[in-house]
Amino acid sequence: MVAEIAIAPCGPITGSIRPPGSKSLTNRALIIAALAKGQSTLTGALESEDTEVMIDSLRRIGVSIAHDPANHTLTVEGNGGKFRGDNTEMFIANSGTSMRFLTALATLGTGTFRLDGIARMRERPIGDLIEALRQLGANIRTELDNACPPVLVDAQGLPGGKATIAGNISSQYLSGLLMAAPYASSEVQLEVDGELVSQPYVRMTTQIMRDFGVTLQENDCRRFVIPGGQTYRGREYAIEPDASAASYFWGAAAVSGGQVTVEGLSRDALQGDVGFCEALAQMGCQVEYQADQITVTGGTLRGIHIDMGEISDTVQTLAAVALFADGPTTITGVAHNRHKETDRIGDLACELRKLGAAVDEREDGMTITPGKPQPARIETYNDHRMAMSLALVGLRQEGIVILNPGCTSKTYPHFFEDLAKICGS
Ligand SMILES: O=C(O)C1=C[C@@H](OP(=O)(O)O)[C@@H](O)[C@H](O)C1
Ligand SMILES: C=C(OP(=O)(O)O)C(=O)O
Repeated sequence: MVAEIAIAPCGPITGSIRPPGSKSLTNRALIIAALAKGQSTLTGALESEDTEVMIDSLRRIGVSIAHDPANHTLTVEGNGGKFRGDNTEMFIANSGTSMRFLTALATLGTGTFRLDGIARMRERPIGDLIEALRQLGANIRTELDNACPPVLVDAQGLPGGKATIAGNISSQYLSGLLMAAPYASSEVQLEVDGELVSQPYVRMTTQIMRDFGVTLQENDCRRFVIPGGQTYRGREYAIEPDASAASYFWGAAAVSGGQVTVEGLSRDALQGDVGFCEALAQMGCQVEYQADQITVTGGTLRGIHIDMGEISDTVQTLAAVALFADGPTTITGVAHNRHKETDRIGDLACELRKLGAAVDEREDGMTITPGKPQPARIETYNDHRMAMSLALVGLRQEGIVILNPGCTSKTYPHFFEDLAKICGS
């Protein structure tokens, strides 16, 4: 990949696109299909670094996965939870979903497993998940005793029982526990302690678990009871296009004053990030929901006040749009964004200032007061979303250069090609 990419301003963008498959659904479906009895065929799957590390790790613990890239299809032979480890290494790069879901899965097997990633992954917390798995009887610890990866698991199946889990740093801990729980020897009761961020991802988890044939009780995303000794059943499963990736194209309509249709998503999508369209509607865009597509039409943009705790992966997209609004935008409820691929509050504020905005940074968000947009060389901090979101500014402002654009390979390797196509260049 090139070291940098200059974005060419264009007029109002009109077009339609089907983004690649959802990262969150692909990685959940892979975990569940690996545990299942029988074969699963996952269609519309994402092919990117985050799914490659998941596939590679599952293969290392004995799961057979065939990949047909031309048809975006993965065929998984479930092994019923019979994983064996012998100091088995899983290298997870910087995929939060893979790290948290595979940590929980590894406790179901027998033998020893070690999960590690790149330097940033070694700074991303996992202590609350380790603590909850210990409450369920797992023998698990972090190698450096710092509540961050590498993670060491010495597994002999997961006994089960009661656990409380903190939900203020990441919902991925709870999702990982939930997906593993049906394979515990006895019933698992989970209770969320305090605030739960990113709730729509937990609802996605319980839905896909049911879709693969297990039962569980849930009470308002706070308490869960999952009978032990259950089995997922292999099946065909169609994965929705990625709604967080879609936000860049809806955002492009807003920034350029054009009209963009994203195919394969609807208001009822499993992914909460379709809620980004409502944020754009508040800012003055028109949104049309149909059975299998959502169209955003740009309009005069106004600043808004919004809690983005449920749609935190779209904060950077909204920030790019906010630069073209007629007043300040305040984003709250996303303190957990400081623990993602980079500090998505502090580092985002820094790049927005380069683009001419005044930014008042707070612990859980920021107020963005747009100024006169400026040409800028944008640092991406190895964060795919920094690259994809701030590229939108270049559709309207001359002289925007995105550094290290290859970082989009985490979830969207062909992002810049797709953006160029929809811009008609
Ligand atoms: O469960 C998931 O698939 C995800 C949950 C969210 O993380 P947090 O729960 O850490 O906010 C989100 O940011 C991430 O991209 C995917
Ligand atoms: C936060 C993200 O990913 P993850 O936590 O899965 O690494 C993301 O894709 O924006």
